[in-house]
Amino acid sequence: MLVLVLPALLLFVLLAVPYYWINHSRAARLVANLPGPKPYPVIGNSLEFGSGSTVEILEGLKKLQKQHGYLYRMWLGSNLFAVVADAKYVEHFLSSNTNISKNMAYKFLEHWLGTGLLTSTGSKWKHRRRIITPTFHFKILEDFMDVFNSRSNILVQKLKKEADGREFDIYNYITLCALDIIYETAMGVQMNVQDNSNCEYISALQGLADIMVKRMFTPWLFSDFIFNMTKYGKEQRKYLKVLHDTTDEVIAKRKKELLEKANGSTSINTEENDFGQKKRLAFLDLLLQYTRDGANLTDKEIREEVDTFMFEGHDTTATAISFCLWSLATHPDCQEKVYQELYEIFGDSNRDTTVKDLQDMKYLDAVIKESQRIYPTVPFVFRELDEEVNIDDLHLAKGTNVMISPFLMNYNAEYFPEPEKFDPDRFSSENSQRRNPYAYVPFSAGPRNCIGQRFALMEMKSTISKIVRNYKITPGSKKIVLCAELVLRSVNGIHFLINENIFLWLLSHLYFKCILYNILRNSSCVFSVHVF
Ligand code: HEM
Repeated sequence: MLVLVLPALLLFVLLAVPYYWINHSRAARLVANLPGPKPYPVIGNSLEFGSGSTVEILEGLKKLQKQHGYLYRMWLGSNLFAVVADAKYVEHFLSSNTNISKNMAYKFLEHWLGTGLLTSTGSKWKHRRRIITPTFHFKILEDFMDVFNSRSNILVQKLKKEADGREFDIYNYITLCALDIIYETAMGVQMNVQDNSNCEYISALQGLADIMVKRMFTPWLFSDFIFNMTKYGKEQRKYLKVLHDTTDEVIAKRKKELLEKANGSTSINTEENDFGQKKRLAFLDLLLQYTRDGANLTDKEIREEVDTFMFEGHDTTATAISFCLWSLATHPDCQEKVYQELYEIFGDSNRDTTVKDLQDMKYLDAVIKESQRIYPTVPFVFRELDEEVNIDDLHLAKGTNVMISPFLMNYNAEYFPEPEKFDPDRFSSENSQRRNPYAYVPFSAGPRNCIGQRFALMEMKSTISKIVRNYKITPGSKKIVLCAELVLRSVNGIHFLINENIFLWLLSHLYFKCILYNILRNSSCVFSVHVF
């Protein structure tokens, strides 16, 4: 008898406790007036997301937004989420200096990143942010232009073998280029993965990213105890060792060099390369420098930040560049305008890009912004409330999860009329000025915004402009199917056909020469060229 009663009792408790929590907790009572789907015991609203695949998660969120609007509540198991995609409320959360803690989803990153800038909270985060902010100063980023140039030149060379009219997935090429860039700028060491993608560090990085995504979307792997016993736990430990050992090694080496050079008195700013030029400082060098000047960071804390740059600084930019290229390929008129803008800047020259050139790429800037709207690299940002929130009719208890979703916000017709249409002119300075600044936040906003935003935009413009100067890109036959992993992705990859831009180049050349000739002759230009 006991054999039957005990499991039945256990089952009852398992069902009743979450059910009671969902219906009677303070958090539940406070959100009772918010629209949202009806939750079930234990699973909450998980069924809205089908089998929970990364594609279904995006589709489920979109469907719920259509049914319940831009502010709604949902339960994932017994975890309450307020989904906030209305600029009026988004502003409140992102500008807050008190509700700055990330939610449980970020816990899985801590095995690799520790509690660095992305994952920490409270006074620890404030201290780190204060130390790290100067490393992203515009003057320091300018020094990285030669890395952006040299690495994107290699990318253009690598793409040559695909310029034969056959379809290919560009994502891996762009990822390797982004990795080369972030490795050199973060650690001050060249990895050259574009030439050697089989290196141990890259395999570990990609292996770990796959495991973290798997864990985030598999509830039975949430518990460290269970996870550590699975094959994923074992693999993760192996990958972490490679990643941590590599960063530790570089830190130790740079620290030693710094000590030898500085000899207790000189700053590493005076270090010179083999040609007697002042050597560019990587983020790591700057952190070591600040530590020497009293910032008080241990080697482990420096590792946390360097690893955070590695994590935040490659998948994000690679995704953003790939989707922007896709936007250009599917909108040849925009591609032609970008090309003409670049021709006006570079003319016939094959020279490298300067910071001033980047500033002149105004139309490309608008294209990148519009492509970030349609394909937001980071589709959600999460908070776990440190204190209760009461704004108008919105009441949320401490501990509630808040999901702020650029993925939903960017399709709000109130701020973006005809939201499905790709239209870079939405981001002309005149049109942007009229918009609520919290309606479009691809890099988040407020105190916890993306510290690498300027770096990312410089890298994106440098790389995209190099590709468009060299190739005409057209979309492949495989359609994009969006899914939400650590960043937005396409499950099918991003397929293109590319052709070297020789004809385009020649025709533009002719076109501008013609304009010049006619201006000189004081007559109007007699023909124009449309090559797309
Ligand atoms: C297109 C490229 C990028 C996009 C769209 C992007 C977007 C974001 C977003 C939305 C956040 C807030 C995340 C959250 O609150 O959960 C963030 C934070 C952060 N990003 Fe980026 N990011 C990009 C590139 C970069 C790069 C290149 C770096 C470093 C080199 C970087 C470093 C960081 C760091 C350290 C944080 C945490 C800041 C803090 O909490 O104080 N990001 N990024």
